[in-house]
Formats: sequence, structure tokens, C-alpha cells
Amino acid sequence: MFPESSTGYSYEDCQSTADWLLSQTAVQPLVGIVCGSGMGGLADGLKDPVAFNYKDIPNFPQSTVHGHAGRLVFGTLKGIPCVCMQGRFHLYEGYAIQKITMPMRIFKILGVKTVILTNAAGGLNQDFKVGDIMIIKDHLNMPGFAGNNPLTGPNDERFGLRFPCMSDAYDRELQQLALDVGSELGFSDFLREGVYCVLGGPSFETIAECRMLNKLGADAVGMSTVHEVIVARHCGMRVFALSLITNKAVMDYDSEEKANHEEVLQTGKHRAEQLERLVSTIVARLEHNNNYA
Ligand SMILES: O=P(O)(O)O[C@@H]1C[C@H](O)[C@@H](CO)O1
Ligand code: HPA
Repeated sequence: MFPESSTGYSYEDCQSTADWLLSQTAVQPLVGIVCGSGMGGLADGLKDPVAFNYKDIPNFPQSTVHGHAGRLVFGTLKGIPCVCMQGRFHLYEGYAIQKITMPMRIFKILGVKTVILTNAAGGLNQDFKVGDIMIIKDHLNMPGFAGNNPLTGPNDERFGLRFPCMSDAYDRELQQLALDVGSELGFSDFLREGVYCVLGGPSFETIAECRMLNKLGADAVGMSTVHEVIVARHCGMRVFALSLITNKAVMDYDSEEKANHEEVLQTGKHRAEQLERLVSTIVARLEHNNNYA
């Protein structure tokens, strides 16, 4: 059941995209950041930015979702060279799973060591509130259960092993660093840890689905990140990921609440400043410990 070659990119395709980018900017990024829905402001914090519209980058897919600008921004965050995706790709946009994850391989070839991913997610854990930031400690890959995994197809050993381990997908030292930084910044009241579950979207979940996912151990549900994490880990980058709980998943038939994308973007705006401080302080600490970057 291997995909046709048109669904993915070869090592040489990724190399030529990375070479093109490196020929246009002097920044050699050590950290790659992916902005979730409504969190594109993370990229605005980069100093001396050099930005490329996705449409101008050879081989790059295009962003089609409101709240995902579709720009790749290079620059420095607290002195650390970074590259930031202001907009990511989702399965529901109709791209093959190998395409939506291709930027992780570009990051790797560019020299990125640590990837920081953010997303908007619905809170399943009843203790979570809208506006909480959840440090992802593990995931449930629902499309993966159905055979839709970004590593499906021939394996190129130049990227990584045929059967990569995922029990250490989310770097534990970076999770601890985030907790420490969050506490120093006074964010402990809204900083949580939990398991993120990815679904294909674009429809939001039914009540029965939310109840089921919560029983299975998921604390938050969304439509991204996990595929990128798998590809980033496959090629040996360290991964740290955060969910912003933008809405409470509806778990009760008496509830009047309805999940909607506008609420997701609104919550992103409310927490934007704290999210940016958390991420930039984590990045700054990577500098002080070469194990992190
Ligand atoms: O890119 P993320 O995962 O932050 O986007 C979430 C999932 C859907 O794309 C959208 C739903 O509002 O936000
Ligand atoms: N479900 C799925 N994806 C989401 C949600 C949600 O409730 N909120 C933000 N992204």
C-alpha cells in the first residue's frame, strides 16, 4: 500500500529546497518553530527577519487555512538562529501526509536540532480551562491507527530508520525546562501537561467521540502536530510541543457550546503574548545548554 511517488518528496527534492533557502539567507537555524492556528505572532518576535511566502519556495505546499499566514521566517530569537513556519499544513487541506510533514525534513537539512511545535486544541480533560497551555508529553495518532502515517512508503535511510521509536518522542528535559520557565514567568496557574490526540478534521468531534477520546487517555484533541513530530523524530531532531486549549471539547448533551474556528483564533489572540514569552524564554535557555540546541 505504498503511496505513489507524487505524494512525497525525495531526499534530493528536500535538499534542493533547503539549498535554495540557504542561498537566500545568512541565518543557519538551530531551532525550528511551527505556529499553530492564530499563533503566527510567534514569528513576529524574530529579530532581523528574512521571510519567504510559501508560494515562492520551490516544492513547498501552500497554506489554505485562515489563521495560517503561509510564510517561512528566518531570524534570531534571543540571539539563537531560528526558522519559523507561520502557518502549517493539515491533512484536511487535501495534502498527502508526506507533503504536510515535508518542512520537517527541510528543517533537518537546514541544520535544525530542536523543533518547537504549537497548536490550538480542544480540552478534553475536565480540569483544563480555555486559555490553558498544555505541554504535550505524549500523543494518540488516530490517523496512524488507520494506516495513515507520514513514514508510509519506501524508507530513505538518509533521513532515518525504517522503524523509529516513539516512546521518547517528546523530549523530557525540554518538558522540565518548560515547567521551570513557566513557573519563573508566573504561568504555573495555566500551564498543564497532557496527551494530545490527532484526528483528521476538518469537522470537529461529536460528543460521543470526545467522551471516547477522553476515556482513551487524551487530554486535548486537535488536527495537527503528531505527523510533524513523527517525521522530526525519524530524522533525529529533538521535539517539544505545546497545545493552547482554545475551547472546551463538548462532552455533555445538555451543553449549548459549539466548537468553532473563530473561537479558536480569538483564544490564540488572548494568550499570544504569554505564549510568545514562554517559547522565546525556552529558546533562550537552549543557548545555555548545548544539549538542548
Ligand atoms: O494548526 P492547528 O493544529 O493549531 O489548527 C487547529 C486545528 C484546525 O486546523 C483548526 C481548528 O480551529 O485549529
Ligand atoms: N477539536 C479539534 N481541533 C481543534 C479543536 C477541537 O476542539 N480546537 C482547536 N483545534
